[in-house]
Amino acid sequence: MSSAPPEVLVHPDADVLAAATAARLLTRLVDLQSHRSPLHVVLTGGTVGVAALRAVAVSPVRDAVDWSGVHLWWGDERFLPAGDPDRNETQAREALIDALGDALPPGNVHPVPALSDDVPDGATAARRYAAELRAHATGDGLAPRFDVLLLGMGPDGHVASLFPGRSALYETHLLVVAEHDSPKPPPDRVSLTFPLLQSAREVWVVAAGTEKAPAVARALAGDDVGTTPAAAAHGTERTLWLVDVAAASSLPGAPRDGSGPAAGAAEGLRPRTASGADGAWAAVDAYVAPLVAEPAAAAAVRTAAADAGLPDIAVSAAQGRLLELLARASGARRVLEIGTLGGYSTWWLAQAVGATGTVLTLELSDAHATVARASLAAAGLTDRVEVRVGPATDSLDRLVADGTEPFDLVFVDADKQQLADYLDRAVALARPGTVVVVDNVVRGGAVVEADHPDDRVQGVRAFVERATGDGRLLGTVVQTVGEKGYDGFALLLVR
Ligand SMILES: O=C(O)[C@H](O)[C@@H](O)[C@H](O)[C@H](O)COP(=O)(O)O
Repeated sequence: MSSAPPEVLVHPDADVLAAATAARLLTRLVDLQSHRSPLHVVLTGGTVGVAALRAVAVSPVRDAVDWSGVHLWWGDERFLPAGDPDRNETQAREALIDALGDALPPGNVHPVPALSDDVPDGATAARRYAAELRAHATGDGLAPRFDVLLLGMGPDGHVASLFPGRSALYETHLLVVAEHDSPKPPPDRVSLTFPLLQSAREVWVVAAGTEKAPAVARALAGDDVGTTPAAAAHGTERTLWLVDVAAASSLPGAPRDGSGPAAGAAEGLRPRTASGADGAWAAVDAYVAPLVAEPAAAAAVRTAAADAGLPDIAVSAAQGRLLELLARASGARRVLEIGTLGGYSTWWLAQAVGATGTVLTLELSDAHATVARASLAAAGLTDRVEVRVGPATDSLDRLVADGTEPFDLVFVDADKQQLADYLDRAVALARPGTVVVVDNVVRGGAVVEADHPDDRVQGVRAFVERATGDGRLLGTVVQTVGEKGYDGFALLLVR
Protein backbone atom coordinates (compact mmCIF):
# COMPACT_ATOMS: atom_id res chain seq x y z
CA MET A 1 0.00 0.00 0.00
CA SER A 2 1.36 3.40 -0.87
CA SER A 3 2.19 5.02 2.48
CA ALA A 4 4.10 7.98 1.16
CA PRO A 5 2.30 10.89 -0.46
CA PRO A 6 3.41 11.83 -3.98
CA GLU A 7 6.67 13.75 -4.27
CA VAL A 8 6.69 16.57 -6.82
CA LEU A 9 9.97 17.62 -8.40
CA VAL A 10 9.86 20.67 -10.64
CA HIS A 11 12.38 21.22 -13.44
CA PRO A 12 13.01 24.45 -15.39
CA ASP A 13 11.80 23.12 -18.74
CA ALA A 14 10.94 19.98 -20.73
CA ASP A 15 14.49 19.36 -21.93
CA VAL A 16 15.91 19.45 -18.41
CA LEU A 17 13.00 17.32 -17.22
CA ALA A 18 13.77 14.63 -19.82
CA ALA A 19 17.49 14.69 -19.03
CA ALA A 20 16.88 14.60 -15.28
CA THR A 21 14.38 11.76 -15.63
CA ALA A 22 16.94 9.79 -17.60
CA ALA A 23 19.63 10.43 -15.00
CA ARG A 24 17.24 9.52 -12.20
CA LEU A 25 16.20 6.29 -13.95
CA LEU A 26 19.79 5.22 -14.64
CA THR A 27 20.89 5.95 -11.09
CA ARG A 28 17.87 4.10 -9.70
CA LEU A 29 18.59 1.05 -11.86
CA VAL A 30 22.23 0.99 -10.77
CA ASP A 31 21.19 1.24 -7.11
CA LEU A 32 18.52 -1.45 -7.44
CA GLN A 33 20.85 -3.84 -9.25
CA SER A 34 22.95 -4.02 -6.12
CA HIS A 35 19.87 -5.48 -4.39
CA ARG A 36 18.04 -7.59 -6.96
CA SER A 37 17.90 -8.80 -10.50
CA PRO A 38 16.18 -8.87 -12.87
CA LEU A 39 14.58 -5.45 -12.75
CA HIS A 40 11.35 -4.65 -14.55
CA VAL A 41 10.85 -1.18 -16.01
CA VAL A 42 7.64 -0.02 -17.69
CA LEU A 43 8.07 2.59 -20.42
CA THR A 44 5.59 5.18 -21.58
CA GLY A 45 4.87 6.81 -24.89
CA GLY A 46 4.52 10.55 -25.30
CA THR A 47 6.85 13.45 -25.79
CA VAL A 48 8.60 13.48 -22.44
CA GLY A 49 8.63 9.72 -22.08
CA VAL A 50 10.44 9.21 -25.36
CA ALA A 51 12.73 12.21 -24.86
CA ALA A 52 13.83 10.65 -21.58
CA LEU A 53 14.73 7.43 -23.41
CA ARG A 54 16.80 9.41 -25.89
CA ALA A 55 18.57 11.03 -22.96
CA VAL A 56 19.27 7.59 -21.45
CA ALA A 57 20.79 6.48 -24.76
CA VAL A 58 23.33 9.31 -24.78
CA SER A 59 24.05 9.36 -21.05
CA PRO A 60 27.56 8.45 -19.89
CA VAL A 61 25.88 6.60 -17.02
CA ARG A 62 24.05 4.31 -19.47
CA ASP A 63 26.70 1.63 -19.39
CA ALA A 64 26.75 1.51 -15.61
CA VAL A 65 23.51 -0.47 -15.90
CA ASP A 66 23.75 -4.20 -16.55
CA TRP A 67 21.01 -4.22 -19.19
CA SER A 68 21.06 -8.01 -19.32
CA GLY A 69 19.25 -7.80 -15.98
CA VAL A 70 16.64 -5.27 -17.08
CA HIS A 71 13.28 -6.13 -18.67
CA LEU A 72 11.36 -3.45 -20.54
CA TRP A 73 7.55 -3.38 -20.72
CA TRP A 74 5.03 -0.79 -21.89
CA GLY A 75 2.23 0.80 -19.88
CA ASP A 76 0.26 1.21 -23.09
CA GLU A 77 0.59 0.92 -26.82
CA ARG A 78 -1.00 2.32 -29.90
CA PHE A 79 -2.52 -0.73 -31.58
CA LEU A 80 -0.82 -0.44 -34.98
CA PRO A 81 1.21 -2.74 -37.24
CA ALA A 82 4.76 -3.59 -36.18
CA GLY A 83 7.23 -0.88 -37.14
CA ASP A 84 4.57 1.81 -37.42
CA PRO A 85 6.32 5.08 -36.47
CA ASP A 86 3.45 5.92 -34.12
CA ARG A 87 3.89 2.79 -32.03
CA ASN A 88 5.44 3.45 -28.61
CA GLU A 89 7.63 0.40 -29.20
CA THR A 90 8.96 1.83 -32.49
CA GLN A 91 9.77 5.14 -30.84
CA ALA A 92 11.45 3.44 -27.87
CA ARG A 93 13.56 1.29 -30.16
CA GLU A 94 14.67 4.34 -32.13
CA ALA A 95 15.27 6.37 -28.95
CA LEU A 96 17.10 3.80 -26.82
CA ILE A 97 16.76 0.09 -27.47
CA ASP A 98 18.60 0.06 -30.79
CA ALA A 99 21.43 2.06 -29.19
CA LEU A 100 21.82 -0.56 -26.47
CA GLY A 101 22.46 -3.25 -29.08
CA ASP A 102 23.58 -6.59 -27.65
CA ALA A 103 23.80 -5.19 -24.12
CA LEU A 104 20.02 -5.64 -23.90
CA PRO A 105 18.97 -9.20 -24.82
CA PRO A 106 16.00 -9.23 -27.22
CA GLY A 107 14.13 -11.47 -24.79
CA ASN A 108 14.21 -8.66 -22.23
CA VAL A 109 12.07 -6.43 -24.43
CA HIS A 110 8.34 -7.11 -24.10
CA PRO A 111 6.36 -5.06 -26.61
CA VAL A 112 2.59 -5.16 -26.71
CA PRO A 113 1.65 -7.36 -29.70
CA ALA A 114 1.18 -5.36 -32.90
CA LEU A 115 -1.77 -5.45 -35.29
CA SER A 116 -1.32 -8.42 -37.60
CA ASP A 117 -3.25 -11.30 -39.16
CA ASP A 118 -2.51 -13.26 -36.00
CA VAL A 119 -3.48 -10.37 -33.73
CA PRO A 120 -6.44 -8.82 -35.51
CA ASP A 121 -7.75 -6.70 -32.64
CA GLY A 122 -6.79 -4.98 -29.42
CA ALA A 123 -8.56 -7.52 -27.25
CA THR A 124 -6.34 -10.27 -28.63
CA ALA A 125 -3.27 -8.13 -28.06
CA ALA A 126 -4.41 -7.46 -24.48
CA ARG A 127 -4.90 -11.15 -23.78
CA ARG A 128 -1.50 -12.00 -25.28
CA TYR A 129 0.19 -9.29 -23.23
CA ALA A 130 -1.47 -10.49 -20.04
CA ALA A 131 -0.12 -13.94 -20.81
CA GLU A 132 3.37 -12.52 -21.38
CA LEU A 133 3.18 -10.68 -18.07
CA ARG A 134 2.08 -13.82 -16.28
CA ALA A 135 4.87 -15.82 -17.91
CA HIS A 136 7.33 -13.46 -16.25
CA ALA A 137 5.54 -13.22 -12.91
CA THR A 138 7.18 -14.17 -9.64
CA GLY A 139 5.65 -17.15 -7.85
CA ASP A 140 1.88 -17.44 -8.34
CA GLY A 141 1.61 -13.81 -9.32
CA LEU A 142 -0.12 -12.48 -12.37
CA ALA A 143 2.70 -10.18 -13.48
CA PRO A 144 6.25 -9.25 -12.60
CA ARG A 145 6.67 -6.79 -9.73
CA PHE A 146 7.58 -3.63 -11.62
CA ASP A 147 10.46 -1.67 -10.10
CA VAL A 148 9.92 1.62 -11.94
CA LEU A 149 6.81 2.39 -13.97
CA LEU A 150 6.91 5.54 -16.11
CA LEU A 151 3.71 7.32 -17.08
CA GLY A 152 3.20 10.32 -19.31
CA MET A 153 0.05 12.34 -18.73
CA GLY A 154 -2.24 14.02 -21.22
CA PRO A 155 -3.88 17.45 -20.78
CA ASP A 156 -7.07 15.60 -19.79
CA GLY A 157 -5.24 13.78 -17.04
CA HIS A 158 -5.09 10.42 -18.83
CA VAL A 159 -2.20 8.10 -18.09
CA ALA A 160 -1.22 5.12 -20.22
CA SER A 161 -4.36 4.74 -22.36
CA LEU A 162 -6.77 5.16 -19.46
CA PHE A 163 -8.93 8.14 -20.37
CA PRO A 164 -11.45 10.14 -18.32
CA GLY A 165 -14.93 8.64 -18.07
CA ARG A 166 -13.95 5.32 -19.64
CA SER A 167 -14.90 2.03 -18.00
CA ALA A 168 -11.31 0.77 -18.23
CA LEU A 169 -10.52 3.13 -15.34
CA TYR A 170 -12.54 0.94 -13.02
CA GLU A 171 -11.34 -2.46 -14.23
CA THR A 172 -10.43 -4.48 -11.16
CA HIS A 173 -9.77 -7.94 -12.59
CA LEU A 174 -8.16 -7.66 -16.03
CA LEU A 175 -4.56 -6.40 -15.99
CA VAL A 176 -4.52 -5.39 -19.66
CA VAL A 177 -7.42 -4.04 -21.71
CA ALA A 178 -8.11 -2.76 -25.20
CA GLU A 179 -9.35 0.81 -25.62
CA HIS A 180 -11.30 1.82 -28.72
CA ASP A 181 -12.13 5.29 -30.13
CA SER A 182 -9.47 6.74 -27.85
CA PRO A 183 -9.69 10.55 -27.66
CA LYS A 184 -5.96 10.66 -28.39
CA PRO A 185 -5.13 9.15 -31.79
CA PRO A 186 -4.79 6.45 -32.81
CA PRO A 187 -8.22 5.26 -31.72
CA ASP A 188 -7.23 1.67 -30.96
CA ARG A 189 -4.94 1.17 -28.01
CA VAL A 190 -3.94 -1.41 -25.44
CA SER A 191 -3.33 -0.40 -21.82
CA LEU A 192 -2.37 -1.79 -18.45
CA THR A 193 -5.13 -1.19 -15.91
CA PHE A 194 -4.80 0.46 -12.51
CA PRO A 195 -4.57 -2.73 -10.45
CA LEU A 196 -1.37 -3.55 -12.34
CA LEU A 197 -0.07 0.01 -12.63
CA GLN A 198 -0.54 0.46 -8.87
CA SER A 199 1.30 -2.78 -8.07
CA ALA A 200 4.55 -1.17 -9.22
CA ARG A 201 7.02 -0.33 -6.49
CA GLU A 202 7.66 3.13 -7.92
CA VAL A 203 5.41 5.10 -10.25
CA TRP A 204 6.94 8.15 -11.93
CA VAL A 205 4.55 10.51 -13.72
CA VAL A 206 6.30 12.84 -16.17
CA ALA A 207 4.57 15.93 -17.54
CA ALA A 208 5.70 19.11 -19.23
CA GLY A 209 3.90 22.12 -20.63
CA THR A 210 1.28 24.62 -19.51
CA GLU A 211 -1.50 22.56 -21.03
CA LYS A 212 -0.82 19.87 -18.42
CA ALA A 213 -0.92 22.22 -15.41
CA PRO A 214 -4.65 21.93 -14.57
CA ALA A 215 -4.57 18.15 -14.69
CA VAL A 216 -1.37 18.02 -12.61
CA ALA A 217 -3.04 20.18 -9.94
CA ARG A 218 -6.27 18.15 -10.02
CA ALA A 219 -4.43 14.86 -9.80
CA LEU A 220 -2.31 15.94 -6.86
CA ALA A 221 -5.35 17.38 -5.12
CA GLY A 222 -6.87 13.92 -5.18
CA ASP A 223 -9.46 14.43 -7.89
CA ASP A 224 -11.76 11.59 -8.78
CA VAL A 225 -10.16 9.05 -11.08
CA GLY A 226 -13.08 9.29 -13.48
CA THR A 227 -12.27 12.93 -14.09
CA THR A 228 -8.49 12.83 -13.72
CA PRO A 229 -7.12 9.31 -14.12
CA ALA A 230 -3.61 10.44 -13.10
CA ALA A 231 -5.00 10.93 -9.57
CA ALA A 232 -4.84 7.15 -9.22
CA ALA A 233 -1.24 6.88 -10.39
CA HIS A 234 0.70 5.71 -7.38
CA GLY A 235 3.22 3.07 -6.52
CA THR A 236 3.35 0.78 -3.51
CA GLU A 237 6.60 2.31 -2.27
CA ARG A 238 7.01 5.65 -4.02
CA THR A 239 5.13 8.05 -6.31
CA LEU A 240 7.13 10.71 -8.12
CA TRP A 241 5.74 13.57 -10.17
CA LEU A 242 8.51 14.83 -12.43
CA VAL A 243 7.28 18.03 -14.05
CA ASP A 244 8.54 21.25 -15.51
CA VAL A 245 7.69 24.72 -14.20
CA ALA A 246 4.93 25.13 -16.78
CA ALA A 247 3.17 21.91 -15.83
CA ALA A 248 3.51 22.82 -12.13
CA SER A 249 2.14 26.30 -12.56
CA SER A 250 -1.30 25.48 -11.12
CA LEU A 251 0.02 23.81 -7.98
CA PRO A 252 -0.39 25.55 -4.60
CA GLY A 253 2.80 27.49 -3.91
CA ALA A 254 3.99 27.38 -7.51
CA PRO A 255 5.63 30.62 -8.70
CA ARG A 256 3.01 32.39 -10.75
CA ASP A 257 5.55 34.19 -12.87
CA GLY A 258 7.06 30.92 -14.06
CA SER A 259 10.34 31.88 -12.37
CA GLY A 260 10.71 28.39 -11.02
CA PRO A 261 13.83 26.91 -9.47
CA ALA A 262 17.34 27.70 -10.58
CA ALA A 263 18.34 26.20 -13.93
CA GLY A 264 19.07 22.49 -13.70
CA ALA A 265 17.59 22.24 -10.26
CA ALA A 266 14.58 20.24 -9.35
CA GLU A 267 12.62 21.57 -6.45
CA GLY A 268 10.03 19.84 -4.36
CA LEU A 269 6.60 21.42 -4.08
CA ARG A 270 4.42 19.99 -1.39
CA PRO A 271 1.07 19.50 -3.10
CA ARG A 272 -2.17 18.92 -1.25
CA THR A 273 -2.85 15.34 -2.19
CA ALA A 274 -5.48 12.71 -1.85
CA SER A 275 -3.75 11.64 1.31
CA GLY A 276 -4.68 14.97 2.90
CA ALA A 277 -3.19 18.37 3.38
CA ASP A 278 0.54 17.93 2.76
CA GLY A 279 0.25 14.19 3.42
CA ALA A 280 -0.95 14.75 6.98
CA TRP A 281 -3.33 11.81 6.74
CA ALA A 282 -0.57 9.38 5.90
CA ALA A 283 1.66 11.01 8.50
CA VAL A 284 -0.94 10.43 11.21
CA ASP A 285 -1.28 6.80 10.14
CA ALA A 286 2.47 6.54 10.45
CA TYR A 287 2.40 8.27 13.87
CA VAL A 288 -0.23 5.91 15.31
CA ALA A 289 1.37 2.83 13.74
CA PRO A 290 3.02 1.88 17.07
CA LEU A 291 -0.44 1.84 18.67
CA VAL A 292 -1.80 -0.34 15.87
CA ALA A 293 1.38 -2.44 16.12
CA GLU A 294 0.86 -4.39 12.91
CA PRO A 295 2.24 -7.86 13.76
CA ALA A 296 4.95 -9.26 11.51
CA ALA A 297 2.59 -12.08 10.54
CA ALA A 298 0.12 -9.54 9.19
CA ALA A 299 2.84 -7.63 7.38
CA ALA A 300 3.93 -10.91 5.80
CA VAL A 301 0.44 -11.41 4.37
CA ARG A 302 0.47 -7.90 2.98
CA THR A 303 3.93 -8.28 1.46
CA ALA A 304 3.10 -11.64 -0.11
CA ALA A 305 0.08 -10.10 -1.83
CA ALA A 306 2.16 -7.19 -3.15
CA ASP A 307 4.95 -9.51 -4.31
CA ALA A 308 2.36 -11.62 -6.13
CA GLY A 309 1.31 -8.52 -8.04
CA LEU A 310 -2.13 -8.35 -6.45
CA PRO A 311 -3.71 -4.89 -6.63
CA ASP A 312 -2.99 -2.63 -3.69
CA ILE A 313 -6.60 -2.27 -2.58
CA ALA A 314 -6.53 -4.08 0.76
CA VAL A 315 -7.35 -2.31 4.02
CA SER A 316 -4.58 -0.51 5.88
CA ALA A 317 -3.13 -1.86 9.11
CA ALA A 318 -5.17 0.65 11.11
CA GLN A 319 -8.33 -0.48 9.32
CA GLY A 320 -7.41 -4.12 9.83
CA ARG A 321 -7.10 -3.50 13.56
CA LEU A 322 -10.50 -1.78 13.53
CA LEU A 323 -12.04 -4.88 11.96
CA GLU A 324 -10.45 -7.03 14.64
CA LEU A 325 -11.72 -4.74 17.39
CA LEU A 326 -15.26 -4.70 15.98
CA ALA A 327 -15.26 -8.49 15.83
CA ARG A 328 -13.83 -8.84 19.31
CA ALA A 329 -16.20 -6.25 20.77
CA SER A 330 -19.17 -8.10 19.31
CA GLY A 331 -17.87 -11.45 20.52
CA ALA A 332 -17.88 -12.79 17.00
CA ARG A 333 -17.04 -16.47 16.65
CA ARG A 334 -18.38 -16.97 13.11
CA VAL A 335 -17.29 -14.40 10.55
CA LEU A 336 -18.17 -14.17 6.87
CA GLU A 337 -15.95 -12.12 4.56
CA ILE A 338 -16.91 -11.26 1.00
CA GLY A 339 -13.74 -10.44 -0.96
CA THR A 340 -10.53 -12.14 0.17
CA LEU A 341 -7.94 -10.65 -2.20
CA GLY A 342 -4.63 -11.68 -0.59
CA GLY A 343 -6.10 -12.46 2.84
CA TYR A 344 -4.88 -9.36 4.69
CA SER A 345 -8.23 -8.37 6.22
CA THR A 346 -8.93 -12.08 6.68
CA TRP A 347 -5.86 -12.34 8.89
CA TRP A 348 -7.13 -9.60 11.20
CA LEU A 349 -10.60 -11.13 11.44
CA ALA A 350 -9.07 -14.52 12.21
CA GLN A 351 -7.28 -12.99 15.22
CA ALA A 352 -10.63 -11.90 16.59
CA VAL A 353 -12.47 -15.24 16.36
CA GLY A 354 -9.67 -17.08 18.09
CA ALA A 355 -8.75 -20.75 17.88
CA THR A 356 -12.33 -21.93 18.35
CA GLY A 357 -13.88 -19.51 15.89
CA THR A 358 -14.15 -19.59 12.10
CA VAL A 359 -13.82 -17.22 9.16
CA LEU A 360 -15.39 -18.11 5.82
CA THR A 361 -14.03 -15.83 3.11
CA LEU A 362 -15.33 -15.71 -0.46
CA GLU A 363 -13.09 -14.86 -3.42
CA LEU A 364 -13.86 -14.71 -7.14
CA SER A 365 -10.31 -15.03 -8.41
CA ASP A 366 -8.62 -18.40 -8.18
CA ALA A 367 -5.23 -16.69 -8.43
CA HIS A 368 -6.00 -14.35 -5.53
CA ALA A 369 -7.34 -17.27 -3.48
CA THR A 370 -4.13 -19.20 -4.09
CA VAL A 371 -2.07 -16.33 -2.72
CA ALA A 372 -4.41 -15.91 0.26
CA ARG A 373 -4.46 -19.60 1.12
CA ALA A 374 -0.67 -19.76 1.09
CA SER A 375 -0.35 -16.70 3.30
CA LEU A 376 -3.02 -17.79 5.77
CA ALA A 377 -1.49 -21.26 5.96
CA ALA A 378 1.91 -19.70 6.62
CA ALA A 379 0.24 -17.76 9.44
CA GLY A 380 -1.08 -21.01 10.93
CA LEU A 381 -4.71 -20.09 10.32
CA THR A 382 -5.82 -22.97 8.14
CA ASP A 383 -7.85 -24.52 10.95
CA ARG A 384 -10.05 -21.47 11.39
CA VAL A 385 -10.14 -19.90 7.90
CA GLU A 386 -11.78 -21.34 4.79
CA VAL A 387 -11.22 -19.56 1.45
CA ARG A 388 -14.07 -20.42 -0.94
CA VAL A 389 -13.60 -19.58 -4.64
CA GLY A 390 -16.41 -18.56 -6.97
CA PRO A 391 -18.87 -15.75 -7.64
CA ALA A 392 -19.84 -14.44 -4.20
CA THR A 393 -23.56 -14.33 -4.96
CA ASP A 394 -23.49 -18.02 -5.89
CA SER A 395 -21.63 -18.94 -2.70
CA LEU A 396 -23.96 -16.77 -0.63
CA ASP A 397 -27.09 -18.23 -2.20
CA ARG A 398 -25.83 -21.74 -1.40
CA LEU A 399 -25.19 -20.73 2.22
CA VAL A 400 -28.74 -19.37 2.47
CA ALA A 401 -30.22 -22.44 0.79
CA ASP A 402 -28.29 -24.71 3.16
CA GLY A 403 -29.72 -22.88 6.15
CA THR A 404 -26.22 -22.12 7.35
CA GLU A 405 -25.85 -21.14 11.03
CA PRO A 406 -25.99 -17.34 11.30
CA PHE A 407 -22.77 -15.37 11.19
CA ASP A 408 -21.84 -12.98 13.99
CA LEU A 409 -20.05 -10.50 11.76
CA VAL A 410 -19.97 -9.97 8.00
CA PHE A 411 -17.24 -7.92 6.29
CA VAL A 412 -17.85 -6.89 2.69
CA ASP A 413 -14.88 -5.69 0.62
CA ALA A 414 -15.61 -6.91 -2.91
CA ASP A 415 -16.88 -5.55 -6.22
CA LYS A 416 -18.98 -2.54 -5.34
CA GLN A 417 -21.40 -3.01 -8.23
CA GLN A 418 -23.12 -5.85 -6.33
CA LEU A 419 -23.08 -4.43 -2.79
CA ALA A 420 -26.87 -4.21 -2.51
CA ASP A 421 -27.19 -7.88 -3.42
CA TYR A 422 -24.44 -8.82 -0.99
CA LEU A 423 -26.27 -6.89 1.74
CA ASP A 424 -29.51 -8.79 1.15
CA ARG A 425 -27.72 -12.11 1.48
CA ALA A 426 -25.65 -10.97 4.45
CA VAL A 427 -28.83 -10.09 6.32
CA ALA A 428 -30.34 -13.44 5.35
CA LEU A 429 -27.29 -15.12 6.91
CA ALA A 430 -27.40 -12.98 10.06
CA ARG A 431 -29.13 -13.01 13.43
CA PRO A 432 -30.28 -10.13 15.62
CA GLY A 433 -27.03 -8.54 16.77
CA THR A 434 -24.96 -9.47 13.75
CA VAL A 435 -22.56 -6.69 12.71
CA VAL A 436 -22.15 -5.93 9.01
CA VAL A 437 -19.17 -3.83 7.86
CA VAL A 438 -18.99 -2.65 4.24
CA ASP A 439 -15.78 -0.98 3.05
CA ASN A 440 -15.14 1.81 0.52
CA VAL A 441 -18.57 3.40 0.53
CA VAL A 442 -17.47 7.05 0.43
CA ARG A 443 -15.04 6.86 -2.52
CA GLY A 444 -13.44 10.28 -2.13
CA GLY A 445 -16.89 11.78 -1.72
CA ALA A 446 -18.05 10.58 -5.12
CA VAL A 447 -20.90 8.66 -3.46
CA VAL A 448 -23.00 11.83 -3.38
CA GLU A 449 -22.95 12.21 -7.18
CA ALA A 450 -26.15 10.71 -8.61
CA ASP A 451 -24.84 10.83 -12.20
CA HIS A 452 -21.31 9.65 -11.50
CA PRO A 453 -19.92 7.53 -14.43
CA ASP A 454 -18.17 5.06 -12.12
CA ASP A 455 -20.46 2.03 -11.80
CA ARG A 456 -18.79 1.25 -8.49
CA VAL A 457 -20.10 4.55 -7.17
CA GLN A 458 -23.54 3.66 -8.47
CA GLY A 459 -23.24 0.29 -6.75
CA VAL A 460 -22.41 1.97 -3.45
CA ARG A 461 -25.33 4.39 -3.83
CA ALA A 462 -27.68 1.47 -4.45
CA PHE A 463 -26.29 -0.20 -1.32
CA VAL A 464 -26.78 2.90 0.84
CA GLU A 465 -30.34 3.26 -0.42
CA ARG A 466 -31.03 -0.46 0.20
CA ALA A 467 -29.62 -0.26 3.74
CA THR A 468 -31.51 2.95 4.44
CA GLY A 469 -34.79 1.33 3.45
CA ASP A 470 -34.27 -1.89 5.43
CA GLY A 471 -36.00 -1.67 8.80
CA ARG A 472 -33.99 -4.65 10.05
CA LEU A 473 -30.84 -2.54 10.04
CA LEU A 474 -29.47 0.11 12.40
CA GLY A 475 -26.61 1.75 10.62
CA THR A 476 -24.23 4.57 9.89
CA VAL A 477 -21.36 5.46 7.58
CA VAL A 478 -18.03 6.45 9.08
CA GLN A 479 -15.92 8.66 6.81
CA THR A 480 -12.22 7.91 7.04
CA VAL A 481 -9.00 9.54 5.96
CA GLY A 482 -5.57 8.00 6.01
CA GLU A 483 -2.88 6.50 3.84
CA LYS A 484 -5.60 5.01 1.66
CA GLY A 485 -6.99 8.51 1.01
CA TYR A 486 -10.51 9.76 1.74
CA ASP A 487 -13.11 7.00 1.94
CA GLY A 488 -15.33 5.37 4.57
CA PHE A 489 -17.19 2.27 5.68
CA ALA A 490 -20.76 1.41 6.56
CA LEU A 491 -21.37 -0.07 10.02
CA LEU A 492 -24.71 -1.89 10.33
CA LEU A 493 -26.34 -3.81 13.17
CA VAL A 494 -29.04 -6.37 12.37
CA ARG A 495 -31.91 -5.85 14.79
O1 LIG B 1 0.58 6.33 -26.04
C1 LIG B 1 0.62 7.43 -25.53
O2 LIG B 1 0.32 8.47 -26.09
C2 LIG B 1 1.11 7.59 -24.11
O3 LIG B 1 1.32 6.46 -23.47
C3 LIG B 1 0.26 8.59 -23.39
O4 LIG B 1 -0.23 8.17 -22.14
C4 LIG B 1 1.17 9.78 -23.23
O5 LIG B 1 2.18 9.45 -22.28
C5 LIG B 1 0.44 10.99 -22.77
O6 LIG B 1 -0.61 11.24 -23.68
C6 LIG B 1 1.38 12.20 -22.73
O7 LIG B 1 1.86 12.44 -24.02
P1 LIG B 1 2.68 13.80 -24.31
O8 LIG B 1 3.83 13.76 -23.34
O9 LIG B 1 3.11 13.70 -25.71
O10 LIG B 1 1.76 14.93 -24.03
